[in-house]
Amino acid sequence: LRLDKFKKYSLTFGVTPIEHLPRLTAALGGKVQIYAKRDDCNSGLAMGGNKLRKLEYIVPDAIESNADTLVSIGGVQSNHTRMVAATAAKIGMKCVVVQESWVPHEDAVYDRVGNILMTRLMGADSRIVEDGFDIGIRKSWENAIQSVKDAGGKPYGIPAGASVHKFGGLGYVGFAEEVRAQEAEMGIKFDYIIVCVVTGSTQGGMIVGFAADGRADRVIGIDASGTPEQTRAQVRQIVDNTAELVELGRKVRDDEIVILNDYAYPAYGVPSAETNEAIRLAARTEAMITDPVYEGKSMQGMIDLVKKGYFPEGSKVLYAHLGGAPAINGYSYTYRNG
Ligand SMILES: Cc1ncc(COP(=O)(O)O)c(CNC2(C(=O)O)CC2)c1O
Repeated sequence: LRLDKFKKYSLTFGVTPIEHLPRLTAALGGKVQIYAKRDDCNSGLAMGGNKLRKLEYIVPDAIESNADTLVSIGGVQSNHTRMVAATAAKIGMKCVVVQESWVPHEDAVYDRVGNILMTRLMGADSRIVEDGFDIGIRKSWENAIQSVKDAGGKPYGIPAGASVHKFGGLGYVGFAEEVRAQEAEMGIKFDYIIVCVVTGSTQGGMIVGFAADGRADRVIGIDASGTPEQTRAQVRQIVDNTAELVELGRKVRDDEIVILNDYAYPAYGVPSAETNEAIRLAARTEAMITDPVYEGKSMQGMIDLVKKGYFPEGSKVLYAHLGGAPAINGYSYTYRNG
């Protein structure tokens, strides 16, 4: 795939480790081998995560545009806005982030800890607004971009999750290339990849990347948006755009885009009892921390799929850990008893 055509600005430590999870594998019956690729441990920038892999292909465009301010958007506990703030600090730009009120929260400290604490610490202008959850292009974001112009600055806009950005899918095409190289070294091949999907360019990039060796439909997206139609439409658009950019050479079929909608309940950012059980199981068997918004739901989905026999016996399943742990600080009440 022609990733080499695109400039990349290093924001991560490079190849992320793939590790076998023997105790989680055993806890789930031992018939399916569970592995994890640790994109949550991918960088020294403000605790890292999946958005940095995307931003590595976006930063060159931002620098070339002579911008002086990165402008993005997410929920109050957005991991994405934390990573945009980190990127701005690292490359010497200013940062404005809109934090929409995506989650009906019960913690008194929800808007002061975790992601937004670090975002503020890194000097970003973090603006909390009342608008609710939506993965699309938002007026609040467009207003923030305009406000930078009105103040004489040169903004570079990055949409939610860096997903509908023209280069938003490239990072996770690279993820697939990286996995293929690691499979060759390890002498194994993964039968399925499990990934949390919300704004869509993580799974979208993976689908294009794995389409190169016939595994597009083995990238199992676990929706955490709670708006599955909108998320699926966005993944479709990102897959088509990204396939074009890297010259995949064919159209990805609708049936090759696999997104399961059974685990996002009760709502975006609100964990179910099953989500919390999944978070506890991963924490207690592998000391692997997942969060109630994103990874906890993909962990819940993977656990349920193993229990339901979705994966044939002997399958090797690769869990993509994309980050998100900082947000658990906004759920201290939920986990007050462990
Ligand atoms: C830890 C973690 N895991 C998975 C995802 C889903 O990725 P996509 O948005 O690319 O589908 C996010 C996204 N987070 C958003 C954010 O604002 O943090 C873009 C929604 C994530 O942070």
